[in-house]
Amino acid sequence: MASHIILPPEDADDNHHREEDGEEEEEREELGARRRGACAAGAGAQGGAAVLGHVRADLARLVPEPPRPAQRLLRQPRGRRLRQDLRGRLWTYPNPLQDHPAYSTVKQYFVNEDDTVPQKVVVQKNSRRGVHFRRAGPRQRIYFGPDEVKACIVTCGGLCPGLNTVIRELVCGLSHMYNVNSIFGIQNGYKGFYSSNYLPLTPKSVNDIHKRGGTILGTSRGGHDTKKIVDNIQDRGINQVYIIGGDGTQKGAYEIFKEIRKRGLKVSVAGIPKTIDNDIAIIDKSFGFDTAVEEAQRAIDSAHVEACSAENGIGLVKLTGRYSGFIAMYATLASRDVDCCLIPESPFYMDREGGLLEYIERRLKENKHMVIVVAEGAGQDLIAKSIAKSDQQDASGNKLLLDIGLWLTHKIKDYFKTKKMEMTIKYIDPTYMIRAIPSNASDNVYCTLLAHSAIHGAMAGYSFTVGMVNGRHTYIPFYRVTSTRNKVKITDRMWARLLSSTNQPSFLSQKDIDEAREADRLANKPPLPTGASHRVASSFEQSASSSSN
Ligand SMILES: Nc1ncnc2c1ncn2[C@@H]1O[C@H](COP(=O)(O)OP(=O)(O)OP(=O)(O)O)[C@@H](O)[C@H]1O
Ligand SMILES: O=P(O)(O)OC[C@H]1O[C@](O)(CO)[C@@H](O)[C@@H]1O
Ligand SMILES: [Mg+2]
Repeated sequence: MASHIILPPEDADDNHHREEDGEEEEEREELGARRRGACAAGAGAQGGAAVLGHVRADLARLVPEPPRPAQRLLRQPRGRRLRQDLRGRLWTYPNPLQDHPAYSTVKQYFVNEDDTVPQKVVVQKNSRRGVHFRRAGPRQRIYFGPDEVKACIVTCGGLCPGLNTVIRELVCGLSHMYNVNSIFGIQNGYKGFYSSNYLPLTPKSVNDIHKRGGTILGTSRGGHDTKKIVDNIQDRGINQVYIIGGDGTQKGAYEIFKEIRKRGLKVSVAGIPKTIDNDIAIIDKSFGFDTAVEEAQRAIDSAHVEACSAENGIGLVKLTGRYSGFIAMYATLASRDVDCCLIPESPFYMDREGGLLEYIERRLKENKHMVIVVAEGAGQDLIAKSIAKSDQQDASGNKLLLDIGLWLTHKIKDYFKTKKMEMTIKYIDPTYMIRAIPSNASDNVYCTLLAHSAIHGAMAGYSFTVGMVNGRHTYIPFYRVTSTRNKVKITDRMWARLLSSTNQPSFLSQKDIDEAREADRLANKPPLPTGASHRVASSFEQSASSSSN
């Protein structure tokens, strides 16, 4: 069975158990075949079991139905036929990279089908093997013949440095590595699947787009209509869909994948996570984050200059991060000019003894100036208490936040007015300046590797979100990146480093600390496909850890 692994919510408990049995049977078959000298990579690339010896990696492969031995021809939606062998397995193609002059010198260029990357690298002596992800990279045998690929690329959500680099490298990689010539851009996000013309893309047309910020395809929020999107994919004969976007976009990609699987289409869906906020779960970091931190420092530098040039000057910088304060934390750590960093994960208070206002007053008396960095999602509870709550949302359903920077500015001014103490505050919001720039050198290279990994996985017939886990590129099941969010752990050493570098109070009560520890404990539990029933849940947990020890 091709989908080895994590069942989508609609799968019933019984199915799950049957699938488990099937996998074990197929595992035995597979191992037998290998012992008989069959090509391991070839066997793995035929949509057969994804049981990896003792590790069962969870990732969805294309072929949706269990192969039927008697059936020799499989009809594709557009009438094309895929040949199957007598055991019902799909034929695959040799990877053209083996004849590519640029790659022929690389020793062990192809990734072994059995290679996996552990989610956790620091483990205790007797701990279980834990979750592993399939290692990304070119397979010796691929699922699509280059001339049958019709690929499309879409960008969704907010801007992020590196979008154009990923688009460029997808087009050039598909063309130069796999000789794919049929590549299209979907314009203005998900809704472009059904409301705009598809834009033909060639290596020539994307040649220098990486030097520009934004996305040449356009982007949008909202407009995700799974049925209409998949109808269009089917009608236009698209068989590889590359989806670049943040957490919402990856949820949309998962919906598309599930609909594609329901319809039994031979289409690979590859999600490439983007967000300057670095809030996507599992992966080490998202592309554009490095560039964003670098650019954020320019704003901090300006705030510092302004603060130093005034009597009791305060420079206040608001950085993005609805739920996760990574940019604020890293820009603060990198800068060393910041006296206080406020993030959504760490609650703070204003007025009481030991609160933010008292700390600001103390710092101004000591240093005559001060720099504060605040992430946009910080202190939302405090604003909601003092002004009328707004329940407005953007087109994707994301809550529109109240401006913490502006609110703090007024609060700080009012406080010093009552204290009759002279001060100046300058508030800088560089959000769109940061998002709109092209990616820096390190992000450019990272974007290239992500794009190439995505191509190799799609060519091999997988559907996944691509991402770096513990320094290695991997294919991750969609639901794993969409079911949780990457957040700064205030119980980790990194946040302690920040507190010791700024010398700010933690503002935390014992209750806050206990809650943070409990949140960490829960975050360490493996996530489940959305909607999975409890019984499925526990059997999944068993299968996920069946690779243990
Ligand atoms: N749960 C969901 N199911 C299907 N589609 C979704 C879901 N959430 C969001 N989307 C779609 O994904 C696209 C992008 O979502 P969103 O605006 O939340 O940005 P994002 O991808 O999270 O990026 P960022 O927040 O970093 O800017 C939108 O077109 C939206 O309709
Ligand atoms: O104004 P827009 O495009 O909705 O984007 C704002 C949001 O985009 C993000 O930068 C993520 O892309 C958030 O941090 C921010 O709240
Ligand atoms: Mg988002």
